Amino acid sequence: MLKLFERNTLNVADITDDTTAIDVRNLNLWFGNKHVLNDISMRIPKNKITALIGQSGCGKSTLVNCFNRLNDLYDGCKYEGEINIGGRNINSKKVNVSRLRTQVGMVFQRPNPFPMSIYDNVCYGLRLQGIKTRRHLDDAVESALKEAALWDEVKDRLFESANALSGGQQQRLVIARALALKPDILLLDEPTSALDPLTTLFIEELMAELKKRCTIVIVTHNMQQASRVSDYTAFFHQGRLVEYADSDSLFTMPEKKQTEDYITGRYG
Ligand SMILES: Nc1ncnc2c1ncn2[C@@H]1O[C@H](COP(=O)(O)OP(=O)(O)OP(=O)(O)O)[C@@H](O)[C@H]1O
Repeated sequence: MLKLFERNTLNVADITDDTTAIDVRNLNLWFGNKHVLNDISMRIPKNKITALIGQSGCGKSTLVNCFNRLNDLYDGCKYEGEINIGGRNINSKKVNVSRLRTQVGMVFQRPNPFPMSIYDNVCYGLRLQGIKTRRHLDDAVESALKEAALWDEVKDRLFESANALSGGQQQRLVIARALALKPDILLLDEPTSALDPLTTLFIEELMAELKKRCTIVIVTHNMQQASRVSDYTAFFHQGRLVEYADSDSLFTMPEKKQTEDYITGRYG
């Protein structure tokens, strides 16, 4: 059970071990000599939406990229500290990174469907896992597209190119592609910043549904969005976690002046 005791700015949470999806401990990260994440410790709760906010360049994307080891792709990136997911430290050299990336799905700012059919997009990861049975793939495609609230719009044109979909449909397709792998965690890096307001609301409603089955971490510049959709919000400044609290508290009575200045638009 989620137990919130006294508010603690840096670790909301007295979230119990059982309710923690991601446990970040003393995480430091450098790109070359640049110290980008500075001693981050936080617990991200299961089946909730946690928003990461802060000025451009404060390290939000870098932090979510740590949760599925995407930063490994950059030369000169070095990190220390632990990130525990499902009882193991994913920073360990022994971790199977491909498997981690199926468990921790990622959706980026710009929808990035592959240049292939809607159907092939959704089962791309499953085929990589060696699943070939048509029946199994059909079922997985239908169920992922339903979860992403896209099935009704595309069920009659599954074999048409994904590029013909609208931006909002493409973003839901990318979400379906991640969901087909049954991830425990879904990372959304500014998922609606390229979409119109109505489509944005649609995706936000979808997130509220999806948190019933997975943990969601969203990076957003949109304060209204963070307060609308997230259960918890973490505010970062220059690579440091400044304040972390349930979203109602953080947006209505922030404890730190820096947080207040940011959420009221005094800077950033
Ligand atoms: N691959 C990289 N190589 C070198 N520096 C990087 C790399 N990726 C990010 N950085 C630097 O790390 C810092 C944090 O960047 P990051 O993208 O995490 O910030 P952010 O808070 O997500 O910003 P934004 O809101 O603009 O997306 C920035 O100074 C950025 O220039």
